[in-house]
Amino acid sequence: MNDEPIIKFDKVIKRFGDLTVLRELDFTVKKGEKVSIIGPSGSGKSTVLRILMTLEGIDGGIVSVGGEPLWHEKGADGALVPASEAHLHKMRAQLGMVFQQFNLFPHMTVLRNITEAPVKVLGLSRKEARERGEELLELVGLADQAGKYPHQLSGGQQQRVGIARALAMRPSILLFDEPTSALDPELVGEVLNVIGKLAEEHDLTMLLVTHEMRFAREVSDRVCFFDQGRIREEGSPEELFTDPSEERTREFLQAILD
Ligand SMILES: Nc1ncnc2c1ncn2[C@@H]1O[C@H](COP(=O)(O)OP(=O)(O)OP(=O)(O)O)[C@@H](O)[C@H]1O
Repeated sequence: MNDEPIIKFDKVIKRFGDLTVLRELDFTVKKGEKVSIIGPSGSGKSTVLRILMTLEGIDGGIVSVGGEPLWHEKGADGALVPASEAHLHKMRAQLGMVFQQFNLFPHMTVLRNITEAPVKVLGLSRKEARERGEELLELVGLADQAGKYPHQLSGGQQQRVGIARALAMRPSILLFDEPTSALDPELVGEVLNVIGKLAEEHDLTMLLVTHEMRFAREVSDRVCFFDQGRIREEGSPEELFTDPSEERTREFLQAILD
């Protein structure tokens, strides 16, 4: 891991109508870092991920990925101008996202769900995409399920396909939006194991919104506690979970861990 921030939110404001969801948020993630975002419902956690995926715009501040502003690009005179579609496309290509609802294509096999985007978007040959898909299925422990259809898999298996699908686009940053919250409790472990295994891969930057405190503690280099659209407190899992300095963090952890 080096010190270069790969993700940077600089005084970012996000509103939905009258509701201000991000209030001059300052937030950075270094290359290769594994960061968990925790916090109460409505504090803006998922919005951060959705902005990075350019699924939402912003109302103020600057978001940069890999040192380049996401919503703006540098014009001929070096000043920031609104981003072109081509710029947004280039920026989006660095990011993969694993959603709460896995949303696999029901009419495609597991393997096809993983290979479709690399063929269509990256222009890989079917053969290359299949080889990559098979490697990824191996990684998520589903090598023997390639020919099945999503409805033939458990929710945990479907989410593991969702992870393989995100990785198939070779992102340098992987975002997880509560990846286990749609799962029955007995299926959570297998998905967390796969994410834990990915976290051991040092090049991949991971940003994880989660309600699984034990998991945040085990896989993260850093945990950020969001409250009302800002980071109220951040630190190593050790610091944050065993000795939070803010009363709000303490209350939140107490309520959730009880
Ligand atoms: N598209 C939208 N239109 C209007 N309001 C929205 C929209 N998306 C999110 N919000 C509101 O913004 C606030 C922050 O939402 P966000 O999903 O980021 O919270 P969160 O911290 O991830 O919460 P949770 O833990 O419940 O998922 C919430 O009050 C939500 O209702």
